[in-house]
Amino acid sequence: MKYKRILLKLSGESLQGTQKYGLSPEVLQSYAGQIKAAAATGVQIGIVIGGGNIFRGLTGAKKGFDRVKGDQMGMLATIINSLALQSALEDNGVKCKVLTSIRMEPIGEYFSKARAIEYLEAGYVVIVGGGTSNPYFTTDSASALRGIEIEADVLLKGTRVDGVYTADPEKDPAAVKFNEISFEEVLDRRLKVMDLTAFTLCRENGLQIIVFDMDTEGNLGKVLAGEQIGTLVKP
Ligand SMILES: Nc1ncnc2c1ncn2[C@@H]1O[C@H](COP(=O)(O)OP(=O)(O)OP(=O)(O)O)[C@@H](O)[C@H]1O
Ligand SMILES: O=c1ccn([C@@H]2O[C@H](COP(=O)(O)O)[C@@H](O)[C@H]2O)c(=O)[nH]1
Repeated sequence: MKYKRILLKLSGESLQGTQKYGLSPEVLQSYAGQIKAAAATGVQIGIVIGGGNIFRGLTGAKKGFDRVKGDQMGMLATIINSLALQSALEDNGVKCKVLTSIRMEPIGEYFSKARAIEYLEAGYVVIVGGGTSNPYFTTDSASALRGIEIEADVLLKGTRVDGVYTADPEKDPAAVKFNEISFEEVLDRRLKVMDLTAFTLCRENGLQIIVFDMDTEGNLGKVLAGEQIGTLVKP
């Protein structure tokens, strides 16, 4: 097994599938199936999910919402997504716990490093909802933070694109994909792999990142098996 423990970051926006908003049952089932297969190999899986399919603080602020309240709404959206994925996982027979960064028992137990590791070692998939619990951050930062805290071997960023490109591939058809890239080169080229806070946390704590397309069934298994399908960002 290549990794003992991973932190998987899932895009909230991907959870809406072909819809304009909300949760796609098909995407949830696809993710649950891939995570079930990964868990069956014995790898310990921590997950952080975005909230872009429901609410983003910055977008809210542009529409007149107070930024801090908007960010809190965004963090609550990540908890909705966490519960949806937990439900899909349990439906597939996978043991799963949702821990929350903001106290809200009985929806989820309050996150602590010790509690997360205890559940991971007991064979549960652990989803950490609620971002960092602070406004002005993102779930990319939460995934970097939780990945470092739980001592994950790698941060797997499962997203809509199949890796890091010389430019945003959704905007520039001439963009070229990297198989591997260093933290320094990402910074020099100003590539938007993750937001800068998240990226800096990973870089300073030596947490490697693999960016890959989670929307193609089987890709999570391929990444865990060491197949070169996304982009590895390393020191
Ligand atoms: N150089 C680049 N290489 C790859 N993707 C890039 C690059 N620059 C910008 N992107 C964009 O980053 C997006 C992926 O970011 P991310 O997974 O954080 O999406 P998100 O929808 O913001 O997630 P969430 O809903 O969780 O906030 C891709 O859709 C891609 O268009
Ligand atoms: O630590 C955090 C994490 C998230 N937020 C807010 O939630 C939304 C949704 O998260 P995404 O990472 O964009 O999917 C985000 O836009 C923030 O408004 C936060 O405030 N703090």
